[in-house]
Amino acid sequence: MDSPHVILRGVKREFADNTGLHETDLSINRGEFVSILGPSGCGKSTLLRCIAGLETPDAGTISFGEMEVFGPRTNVAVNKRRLSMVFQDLALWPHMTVEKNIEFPLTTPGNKVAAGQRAEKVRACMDMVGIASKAKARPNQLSGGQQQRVAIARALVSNPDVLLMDEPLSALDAALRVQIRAELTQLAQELGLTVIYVTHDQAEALAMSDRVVVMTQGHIEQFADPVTLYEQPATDFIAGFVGTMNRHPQLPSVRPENLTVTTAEEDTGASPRRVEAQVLGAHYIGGRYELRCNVPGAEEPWVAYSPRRIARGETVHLNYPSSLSA
Ligand SMILES: Nc1ncnc2c1ncn2[C@@H]1O[C@H](COP(=O)(O)OP(=O)(O)OP(=O)(O)O)[C@@H](O)[C@H]1O
Repeated sequence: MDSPHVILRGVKREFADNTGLHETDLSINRGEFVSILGPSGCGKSTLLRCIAGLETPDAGTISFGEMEVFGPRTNVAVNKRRLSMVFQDLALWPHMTVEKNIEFPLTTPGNKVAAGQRAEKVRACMDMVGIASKAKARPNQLSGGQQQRVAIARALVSNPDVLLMDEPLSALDAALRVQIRAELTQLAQELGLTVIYVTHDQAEALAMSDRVVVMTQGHIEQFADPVTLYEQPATDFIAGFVGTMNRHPQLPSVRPENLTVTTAEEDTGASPRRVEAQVLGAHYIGGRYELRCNVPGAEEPWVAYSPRRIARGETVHLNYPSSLSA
């Protein structure tokens, strides 16, 4: 059964010019992987920092399960909230070896563990993220992906209930990002961690999360699982931000993957709803071509996919699926 773990009621942290986080309610379940997605400046980090205790809200309450960590008379210190954080800037200590970096949180107030028990915990975390062979290396002797693993191990060593991550993979190349993404979701699941993960990358949010919070201009626009978000976006903003949506003032909006492209010779004229378009360009994206097409009356070029390359300037028909043709 779902058990609420991180609960925000009426939390706000507003800055000048109406920026920051407006009054927000949010309830994240224990063991859930939740991404916070939105464009730059929409308040993602402010929300995360309020949960962490790095930012003091102007109003509202924040609870972790039964424990209120912020309220009118409460403000539990960061190191007493049983959470860990990983930021884009990994902030590894350059003068310490990998194992010393990972051990460090166990020497700080709030997490202090007796010296004799630390080595075992450090070893377990290094094994968990596959970095044990680099125990004696310093951060500057590691690749970006290895440094990332150290930062994750360091966040896990104190056995947190909640893991907060702010764009942790954005410095990595695309292939490594995909790999670490998969490792991270698996690890979180195995450990039963509640993860709150800030990103502006919609593909990352959809791929990793049980649910996604989509924010814009300091408030939550929709909080839903990835399939609902993609297939039933609550607003036009979400439809455009999560995936691509082709729009036209006189036609229903349609996702590129729902359109079938036909050329003049293939056209049977049978499709009940179709638009004529001129191909502006075709890019091979692996297995198919992405076409950008000029549709008369549309403000932006439409995107559609075709198994074959279609020359720039050619006229095609973009056919709606029958579900949208009525
Ligand atoms: N300490 C602060 N003082 C004043 N304004 C702030 C402060 N912190 C954040 N803001 C403003 O609040 C808004 C939200 O900032 P925030 O960092 O939460 O956005 P974000 O969605 O995480 O953006 P990005 O993706 O660019 O990191 C921005 O307009 C920012 O300028």
